[in-house]
Amino acid sequence: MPELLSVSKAQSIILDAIQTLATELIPIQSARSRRLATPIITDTDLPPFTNSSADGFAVQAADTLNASSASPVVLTIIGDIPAGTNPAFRVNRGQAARIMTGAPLPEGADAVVMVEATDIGIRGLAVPIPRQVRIFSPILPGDSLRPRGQDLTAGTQLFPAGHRLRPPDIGLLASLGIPQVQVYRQPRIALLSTGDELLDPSKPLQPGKIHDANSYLLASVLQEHGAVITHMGFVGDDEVAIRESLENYAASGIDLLITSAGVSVGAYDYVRKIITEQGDLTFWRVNMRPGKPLAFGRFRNVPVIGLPGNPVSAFVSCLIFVLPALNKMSGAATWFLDSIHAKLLEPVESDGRESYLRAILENQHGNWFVKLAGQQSSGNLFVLTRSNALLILPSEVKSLPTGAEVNVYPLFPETGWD
Ligand SMILES: Nc1nc2c(c(=O)[nH]1)N[C@H]1C(S)=C(S)[C@@H](COP(=O)(O)OP(=O)(O)OC[C@H]3O[C@@H](n4cnc5c(N)ncnc54)[C@H](O)[C@@H]3O)O[C@H]1N2
Ligand code: MOO
Repeated sequence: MPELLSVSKAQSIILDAIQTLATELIPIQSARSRRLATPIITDTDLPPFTNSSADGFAVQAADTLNASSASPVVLTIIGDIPAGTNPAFRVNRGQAARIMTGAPLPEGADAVVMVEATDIGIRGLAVPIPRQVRIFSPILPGDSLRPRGQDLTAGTQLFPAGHRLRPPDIGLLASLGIPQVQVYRQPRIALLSTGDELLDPSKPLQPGKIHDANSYLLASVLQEHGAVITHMGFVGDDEVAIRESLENYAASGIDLLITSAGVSVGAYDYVRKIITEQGDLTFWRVNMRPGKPLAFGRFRNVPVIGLPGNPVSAFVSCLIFVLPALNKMSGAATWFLDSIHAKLLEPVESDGRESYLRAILENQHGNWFVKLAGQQSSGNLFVLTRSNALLILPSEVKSLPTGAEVNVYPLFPETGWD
């Protein structure tokens, strides 16, 4: 058998053939999970002006120094500052202005007394403002204030180019008065599963048939990483039907074609033949397990990645080859999955191909440990759902003992947004 391509070589061939997509200007309400095309640097402070963090009275703190319940300080109320107004007066010694949460601090004042520490609170805020307020406890300069620039100062870089926008980011952009952002276009990907044995999940099982899992598995991975799935479905092992579907997809303005199954050496594996006839088959087969029968090339000028049919192989190959391509197309700064080091809790074996074993990663007292999640057959989707990591055995390594250090790709991080 000819020497198989290494995983890293196959990744670099694919990435060299993939272009980063164009950018577009979109409203921030549609920008969740989109990647910024340019860094964002604020020209505004946040908060933009010093404001009150409480409903109460803006005062000079020095006036309240000797305030107590037994001997309240009495100040003259000179005005009212609802949120959204801009006070034109100054608060001098002996004076106070009623102020609402979020309203700008008037000139002269250096703190806010919460309404609960005054006699006005007892009567409520809705009543007409009296001429005087009694203050029952002392406060310090800066109390109940949110100073201008406390959160963010002008000139700060908020996000680098390539950053994937999360809900708080979108809130921040809105608060800075940035209604639109320049982002990379979303990759448009068509998915075609092949196989005479496939049935739609809505149909009852029949002898010899199985439900199409790969279309759904792959579509959800790709959508989660920012792709638009323009087509998804399956056809039988029928050369004409596969060719027709690929032609239709390729003509519809997509950025990437993904096929599942039909790339091995079976008598009905037509995908490679069709790619070769109507484009280029750049490579076929990679030195990995699962996922050896991977194909890459161009079909009518659209890059095509042919994934193996076994569901776990399709999933692993999607993470190892399709995601980096998707990340490059979408303008991400980094393209590969992040790996961490962990120690083996049990011995593991492989056949010498670079192996991606379904595994369980655990943290014990700050150190990572990993063990197999179960039976490693590449058709076993249930075991994949019980895993939270892929344990990587490099090529040529056929076994490792308990305690050996390995690289691991954590899967499905449950915490944090990206
Ligand atoms: N003689 C050889 N046979 C096989 C080899 C080999 O090197 N020599 N490689 C094996 C490996 S490894 C894999 S992986 C598979 C990949 O083959 P294909 O990509 O051509 O896929 P199929 O043979 O059509 O299907 C494999 C397996 O996956 C099931 N399948 C297919 N599509 C779906 C789907 N959409 N949803 C769920 N399951 C699917 C299919 O029923 C088969 O069980 O080839 C080995 N054979
Ligand atoms: O390479 Mo296959 O992908 O082991 O199941």
